[in-house]
Amino acid sequence: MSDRGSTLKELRRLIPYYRASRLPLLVAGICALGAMMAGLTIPLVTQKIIDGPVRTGDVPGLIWLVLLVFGLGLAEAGLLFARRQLSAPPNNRAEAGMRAALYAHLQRLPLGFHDCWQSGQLLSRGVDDVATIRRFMTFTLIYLVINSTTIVVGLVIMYTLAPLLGLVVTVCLLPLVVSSYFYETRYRVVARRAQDQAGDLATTVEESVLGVRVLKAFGRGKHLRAHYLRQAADLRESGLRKLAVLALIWAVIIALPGLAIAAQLGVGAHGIATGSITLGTLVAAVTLTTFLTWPVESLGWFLAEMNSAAAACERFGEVADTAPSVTDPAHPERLPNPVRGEVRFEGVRMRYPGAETDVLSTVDLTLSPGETVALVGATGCGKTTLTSLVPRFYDVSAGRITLDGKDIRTLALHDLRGRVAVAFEEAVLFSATVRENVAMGTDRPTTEEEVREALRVANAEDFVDALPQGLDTPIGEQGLSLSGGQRQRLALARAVIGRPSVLVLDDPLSALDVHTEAEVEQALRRVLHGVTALVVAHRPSTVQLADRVAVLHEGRIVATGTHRELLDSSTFYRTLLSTVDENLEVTAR
Ligand SMILES: Nc1ncnc2c1ncn2[C@@H]1O[C@H](COP(=O)(O)OP(=O)(O)OP(=O)(O)O)[C@@H](O)[C@H]1O
Repeated sequence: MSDRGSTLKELRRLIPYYRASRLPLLVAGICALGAMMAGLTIPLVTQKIIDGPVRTGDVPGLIWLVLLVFGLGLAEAGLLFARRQLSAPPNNRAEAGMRAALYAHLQRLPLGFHDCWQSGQLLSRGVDDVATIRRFMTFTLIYLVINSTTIVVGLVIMYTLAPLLGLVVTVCLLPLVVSSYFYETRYRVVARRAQDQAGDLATTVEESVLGVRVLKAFGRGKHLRAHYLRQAADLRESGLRKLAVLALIWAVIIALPGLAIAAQLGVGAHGIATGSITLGTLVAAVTLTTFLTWPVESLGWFLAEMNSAAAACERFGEVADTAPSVTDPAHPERLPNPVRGEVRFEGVRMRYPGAETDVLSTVDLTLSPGETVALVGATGCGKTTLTSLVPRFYDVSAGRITLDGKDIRTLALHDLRGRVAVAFEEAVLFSATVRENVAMGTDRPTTEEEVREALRVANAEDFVDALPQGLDTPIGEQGLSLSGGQRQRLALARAVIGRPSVLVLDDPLSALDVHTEAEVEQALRRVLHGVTALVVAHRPSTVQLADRVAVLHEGRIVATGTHRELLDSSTFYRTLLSTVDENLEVTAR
C-alpha cells in the first residue's frame, strides 16, 4: 500500500479529470521546461564571460554576453508566468470536477453505504482531500517534475563541463536517494493516519453541532469536549510524527548543497592549480550547484506533498470506487400512463448486509390502487425496513415488489422515485426557504400555487404565512427554528407536491401533538384519496386513516383486515394496540 508503485497508481486516478485539458497542460509543461533551460544556461554564459571577456578584456563581447544573461532571466520569468496562467484553469476545473463527481456518486450510493460511513469522513474526503489533490496538481507535481528534471539536466551539464566536479556532486546527492526511499514509505503511513483522524474529528464536530440540543439537555457537552480533545490530540500527535519523519530528510537535504559546493571548491581549486580546469568552469559549476540548491531542497517537501496527495487519492477512491448496489437497469421498462398504483410484495425477504438474520422473511401483501394500508407491528419488527424497500432505498434480498405489475428493479430509479413519495418519522429539512424545501419534492419546476396547494393539504399554509417572510423564509439548518409539528407538516407538503401515485409514510404523525395530529390527519384524508399509501402506524388514530391494516410479526404479514375486523379477530392485534396505548399514556404522564 505504501510503496512508490502504489503512490503512482493512486495518483493515476486523476488522469480522467485532466483529459480535457491535455493541450494547455502540454504547453504549460513546455513553458516550464523552457524556463528551466533558460535558468540552466545562465551558468554556461557565466563560464563564457569569465574565460572570455574577463580574461581577455573584450568589453563589447562582455556587453553582448551580459545582455544574453539578462534576456535569459527575462525569458525564464516570462515562461514561468505563462506556465502558471496555463495550468491554473485546468487544475481548478479538475478540482471542481472531482468534487462534483464525488457529490453525484454520494447521491447514487444506496442507504446501505451511508449507514456504514461517518458523515465527517465523507465531508473531509469531499473537501480536504480534494483540496490536497488540487494543491498537489497546481504546484507540487509541476515543481516535482521540473525540479527533478532540473537536477538531472544540471548534472548532465556539470559532467559535460567537468566530469570530476559532476562526480563530486553525484556522490553528495547519494544520501538523498537512500533517505528518500525510507522516508517515503514511512511518511505515507503517517499522512494517511492523519487524514483519517481529521475525518473522525470532523464527524465529532458535526455530530456535536447537530446534536447540540441533546448535549445541552443531558449536560453531556463536557464529555463530548473531552472526546473531541482526545481526537485532536491524536491528530496533533500524527502531525508531529509527520514532522519528525520530515525533519530527518530535511536535515539531509539542507546539508547536501553546502557539502557539494565545499567539495567542488576544494576539488576545483586543485584542478585550477594543476591546469585541468579553468576558473570559468569552476565558477560555472559552483553557480550550477547553487542553481540546483532549491530543486534539491524542495524535494523533501514535495515528496511529502506527493504522499499526502496519494493518501488523499486513496481516500477519495474508497468512496468513488464503491459501486452503487441499487442501480438503474440496463434497459428500464416504462410504467403505464397513467400509473394506477398497485403495489405488490411477493415473497419479500430482506437481510441487512453483514446481519446474521433476516428482518423480513416472507412478506406477501397487495395494496390495491388508491388503497391506504396501515402497517403495524411491535417496535423493531421491520416496518421501516419494509417501507424503505418501495422507493428502493434498499433492494430486497429475495422475492420482488411490483408497481402496476412491473418489478420495481426493472424501472429507472428516477421514474420509480418520481411516482413514490416518502415522508419519514423524523422530518429532514434543508438550509433553504420554505418554498425551496417544499419544491424539493419534485424535479419539475413548480408554481407558487402548487407550493401553496401542497402546504394547504399538509395544513401548513397558515403557519407559513405567519412566518416573517412567508414562503421565502429561510428555515435554518434542519429546520430547527421550527417546531416538530411544523417541520413534519412541511415534510408532508414536500411529499405530496409531486402528485405521487404511491405515498410511503413512516409514521409522520408521531411528532405531532393531539390537536395538530388531528388537523394533519384531516388534510391527509384528502391527499390519501386516490393515492396508494403504505403508512407505518403506531397510534390507533393513525390506523383509522387506513382502509386496511396489515400486521407485521416475525418477518411476515400475519393478519390483514380493517381495524374493526382485526380488533374482533386478532388477539395479537388487540395486544399490540393496547401496548401502544399504554406507552402513550406513560409518555403523556
Ligand atoms: N441500516 C440497518 N442496518 C442493519 N440493521 C438495521 C438497519 N436498520 C434497521 N436495522 C435492524 O432491522 C430491524 C428492524 O428495524 P426497523 O427500523 O425496520 O423496525 P421498525 O419496526 O420500523 O421499528 P420502530 O417501530 O421502532 O420504528 C431492527 O432489528 C434494526 O436493528
